Amino acid sequence: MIALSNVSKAYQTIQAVNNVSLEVRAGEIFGLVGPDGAGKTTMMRILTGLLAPTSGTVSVMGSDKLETAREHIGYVPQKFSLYGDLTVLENIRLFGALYGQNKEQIEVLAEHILGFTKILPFKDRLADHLSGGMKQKLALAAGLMHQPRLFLLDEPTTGVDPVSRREFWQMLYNLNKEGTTIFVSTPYMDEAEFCTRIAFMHQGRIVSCDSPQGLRQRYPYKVLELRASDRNIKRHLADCPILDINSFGETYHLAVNNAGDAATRIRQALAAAGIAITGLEEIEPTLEDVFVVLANEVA
Ligand SMILES: Nc1ncnc2c1ncn2[C@@H]1O[C@H](COP(=O)(O)OP(=O)(O)OP(=O)(O)O)[C@@H](O)[C@H]1O
Repeated sequence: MIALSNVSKAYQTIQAVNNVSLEVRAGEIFGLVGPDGAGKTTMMRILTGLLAPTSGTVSVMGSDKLETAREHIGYVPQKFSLYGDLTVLENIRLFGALYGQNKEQIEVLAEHILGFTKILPFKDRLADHLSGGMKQKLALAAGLMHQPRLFLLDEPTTGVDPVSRREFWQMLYNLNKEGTTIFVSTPYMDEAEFCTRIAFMHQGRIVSCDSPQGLRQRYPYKVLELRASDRNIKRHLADCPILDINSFGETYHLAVNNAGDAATRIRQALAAAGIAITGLEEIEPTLEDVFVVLANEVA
């Protein structure tokens, strides 16, 4: 469906995409996952043919002529331009017309897609008056008016509340079940779990590409999840056999070689500092744990 070979893109001195090769197969939900500035948007623009790579080859749907493939590609850019002074339905009709659908097709598709994206009850609301989550659903709906076989979405859930994010992903699943291949970028590691395969992107490079389970198996350490009564625990753990400490909200994830030994030492160190432990257990590494290790390896 997508094949990139040694693709690079530089903006003056910034190497936004650095020698990327990857393949996406038909039927996948493929996630391009990485922090802000990793190069995700640049990759998306290259895939749509909006941006030419500095070097390397790009083939989409079996063609290196992206103008031809574009007929079958839906694209929802990061900053999707909806017309705020048009209603939901008017926006949808407009995109249908832009994609060359006739009037009857537009009405049938609009009804189906607005139903599918659960925004039919809001069809007469001005786009400007929608919540952030609903705006993203409308962007998705607009992209679907193209009836794409390949759907590219650039950070579609950034800034959207957790419930809307879940609903949005459910829609991507349903769409995928109906046969659409999905290529989606996201900075949220938890969303990477929903993909069939993931490419981790860091500073323009793909640091690893595999299924979520496959990536987890590459994690070379054990992870202890720690909750404590004090937020400033790092300095008390300086003498413990810990390779790395990362905070995740209220908890810490500690990379260790030997979970049992490390846990004993951590309990002793925090007890000596008068800090109560409210939770300490070994957990499966999250994809964020994996990303941190892989990104450090290439840094
Ligand atoms: N038009 C441009 N001119 C110069 N530098 C750019 C341009 N577009 C992007 N960059 C730089 O290229 C790098 C990759 O940016 P890109 O937008 O592709 O990343 P991203 O992963 O999508 O991040 P974000 O979510 O913040 O957009 C960044 O360092 C960015 O500052």
